[in-house]
Amino acid sequence: MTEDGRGGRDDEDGRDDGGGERADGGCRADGSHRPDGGEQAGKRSAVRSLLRLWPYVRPVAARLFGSAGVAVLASCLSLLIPLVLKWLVDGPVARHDPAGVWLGGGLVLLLGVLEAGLFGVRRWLVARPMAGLEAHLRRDLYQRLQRLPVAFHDRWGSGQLLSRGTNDLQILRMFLTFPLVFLVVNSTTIVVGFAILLTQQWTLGLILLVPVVPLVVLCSYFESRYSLATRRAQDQIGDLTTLVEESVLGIRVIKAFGRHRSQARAFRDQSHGLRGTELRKAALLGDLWAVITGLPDVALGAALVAGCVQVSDGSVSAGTLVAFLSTALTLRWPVESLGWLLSLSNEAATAADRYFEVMDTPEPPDAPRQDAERADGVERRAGGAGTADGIRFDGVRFRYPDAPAGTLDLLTGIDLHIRSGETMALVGATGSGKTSLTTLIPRLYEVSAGRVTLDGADAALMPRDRLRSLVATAFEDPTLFSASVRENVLMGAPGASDEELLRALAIAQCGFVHDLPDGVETQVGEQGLSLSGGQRQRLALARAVVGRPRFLVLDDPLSALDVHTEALVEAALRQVLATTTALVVAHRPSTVQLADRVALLSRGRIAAVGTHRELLAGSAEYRWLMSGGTDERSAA
Ligand SMILES: Nc1ncnc2c1ncn2[C@@H]1O[C@H](COP(=O)(O)OP(=O)(O)OP(=O)(O)O)[C@@H](O)[C@H]1O
Repeated sequence: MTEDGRGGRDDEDGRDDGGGERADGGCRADGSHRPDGGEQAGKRSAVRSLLRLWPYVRPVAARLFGSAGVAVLASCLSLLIPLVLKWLVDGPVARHDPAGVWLGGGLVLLLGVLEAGLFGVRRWLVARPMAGLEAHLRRDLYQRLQRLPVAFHDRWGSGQLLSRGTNDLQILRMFLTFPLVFLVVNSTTIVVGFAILLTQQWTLGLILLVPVVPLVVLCSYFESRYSLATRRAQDQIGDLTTLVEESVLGIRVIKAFGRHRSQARAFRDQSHGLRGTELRKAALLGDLWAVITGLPDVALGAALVAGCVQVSDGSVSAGTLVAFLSTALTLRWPVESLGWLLSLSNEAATAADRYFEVMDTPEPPDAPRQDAERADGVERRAGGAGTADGIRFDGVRFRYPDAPAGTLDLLTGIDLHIRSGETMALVGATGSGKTSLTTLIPRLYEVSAGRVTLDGADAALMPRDRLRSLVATAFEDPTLFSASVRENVLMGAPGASDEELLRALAIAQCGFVHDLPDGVETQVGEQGLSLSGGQRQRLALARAVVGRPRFLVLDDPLSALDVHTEALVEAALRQVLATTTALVVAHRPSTVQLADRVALLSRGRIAAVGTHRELLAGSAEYRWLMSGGTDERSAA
């Protein structure tokens, strides 16, 4: 049974019914949707990875170093306590002097309070700057993601990007706040502590130093294995995030097809994998911890025995042995914590690697603004270019950057002229490349060869923001954002007046907006899912036309509308299309009727251009498409 009580396509014992679809729950479990950093993790230097954070750390370095200084001071104060104990045992206690014992006790208490106070100051010094640093890293990552091309987002799983912007950045902030400082503090404490031990009783001090060499060797062995496991775990978190995100966004499909069990199973498998990696990390950490605590404890036992022998033969005072052992015990935590701090540093180095993998992805070059302003001379607004040339495709070839090697170009030589003020319909079989062709106009993808010109200006030489202020697009999939209707529509023309907004809503037949609880201020919810498909499509259309763009690209803009609304939208759209140059992807004769001429896309080329009537008369493929054919093989 499904959770809503009906029999579903996932059977009772949770086995997949076969369906043959994505048993991995929609996430490519092989990790092909993100660069595999596992190999590099073994080779890279953790220190070098972490040093790359310096530009972000520099502005808060004074506070960071200050907090480390305060923590070193606090830690050194704790090392004074054994010296007070030595004085207490050899002096007031030996002399049976109660006033001296009270004084010694008071001193120890004072040192303890000072130490706690200094650690409080350390935290105060770093808390705020580190939160700012994390925000800075996150802002830069977000800006980079916005600037990277669509092809980059095609390659990367959204969960991978999400986990880098959340989990990894948290790890980095925590590392800079705590482990980094305590690596410095504890190392300093260990050095100072050993100096005190050696001056107190050098023979016993040397016994404690014996495990240092095996510890260093074991730590470096551990470091390389742990970094591999860490990288794997952080990548698995990214995959898991992708799966959760897809499940939430696709919840309607999952429920409608009763796929919740297989989805839950995919989630369980992936979280099981992550659990395995975390257990592997814990086992490695456990081994290291056993060595890091065991070897010094054996050395401490040996020093204790040797110390007792020295006290019994009178070569060392009881107070010196007490002070020596207290100092050695004070050093226990700094030594033991090293394993844990090293593991956190390793996780931070991996997080830094993952962060910079995105930040290092080169942005496509953009044309210098001043050249473009001079060169293109294109009017921004509709109806503004009297002698303009419209849109031209000259010998345009295109293949997706992530297309498998050896596949043929999708577009193999497009020559098409959409005259200024003209509306051209683009017709072709499913998968023939219509949407791909339209994305080349606002340069969501770059042409592989040839060029696209807008009123004679090469689109490739225009800065993207200028180009995109000239070209407005309504996509086949009308994406809306978690914002008000007004904000969603005005994305197409920030700063447009209320009049313009209402005009665009009227053209797109968005009268329903006025019946929403807060009118144009109504929040449309995540992805606009609170609206119907047709309503979303109309809002996307309003967004495209609100800025009266010079060039308009509409990808099957009326597909989700009922015939009556379609007729109303068409009538209003005609007014807009009359004042702009437009390319409209069309699947139905009713949409084709909006256009002055029609271009037929077939086998990567424009096979025919003419009026609807001319193509009906002259092209068998066009006739077949307009009669409702959808099979791409037959069309090709
Ligand atoms: N991001 C991408 N990476 C690689 N290949 C892609 C990508 N997007 C689309 N394709 C492929 O390009 C081909 C053309 O897709 P496109 O969406 O342009 O066709 P279309 O003519 O608009 O189809 P439809 O009429 O169904 O909307 C398809 O084979 C598709 O699999």
